[in-house]
Amino acid sequence: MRLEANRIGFRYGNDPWLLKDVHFAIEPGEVVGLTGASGRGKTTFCRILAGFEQPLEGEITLGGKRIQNKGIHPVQLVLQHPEKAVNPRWKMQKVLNESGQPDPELLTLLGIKQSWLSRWPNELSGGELQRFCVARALSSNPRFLIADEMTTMLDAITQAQIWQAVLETAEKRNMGIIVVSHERKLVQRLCDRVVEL
Ligand SMILES: Nc1ncnc2c1ncn2[C@@H]1O[C@H](COP(=O)(O)OP(=O)(O)OP(=O)(O)O)[C@@H](O)[C@H]1O
Repeated sequence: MRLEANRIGFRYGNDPWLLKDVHFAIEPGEVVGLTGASGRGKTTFCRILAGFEQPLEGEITLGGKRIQNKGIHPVQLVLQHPEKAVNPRWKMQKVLNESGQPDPELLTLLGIKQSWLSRWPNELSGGELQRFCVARALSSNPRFLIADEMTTMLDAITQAQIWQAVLETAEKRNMGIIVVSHERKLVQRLCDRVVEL
């Protein structure tokens, strides 16, 4: 089912329009890069696609139907800073279970060690924590995953491992991926096509 943004308009409060008449579409299984200068509104647009923000104009549709904002969203967003995305008062096992029972194969693919499950978020490195955020996002079996600077803060090895796991999972499930990154080489390597916002 195609994910589509039709004539999206958005602004914060009385600020000038940040997004106006934005059209975007992605098919299942596609990997699409989303670029644009800093402050252009990429993260805001991703938040709209994932249902965290309502557009002031236009609509987001999945398979031609407006996405219902209840239950687990079919578009999952993973951001740059995993420490902001987990509840610091929950141990990792609980963080993981937030979106359903994770597949043990997926945890292995992401290099998540069993011993990490009984730790608190502040007892893990940024890279370890980000693996959990990716696992949590993928555990809900989304149709589309948005990676907004998902591996920007991580070392090359962790970055490669996470991307390999995500791409392998996407291929198996025919899941689409939107890649937001300032790293031109990464975008070129991963994406079927690139869209400028
Ligand atoms: N909650 C908010 N309230 C008001 N303004 C905001 C809010 N969030 C973002 N903005 C503003 O909206 C604009 C777009 O921000 P956004 O993070 O969407 O851009 P971006 O393209 O992702 O930028 P970058 O590449 O630097 O991450 C910026 O000028 C930002 O200051």
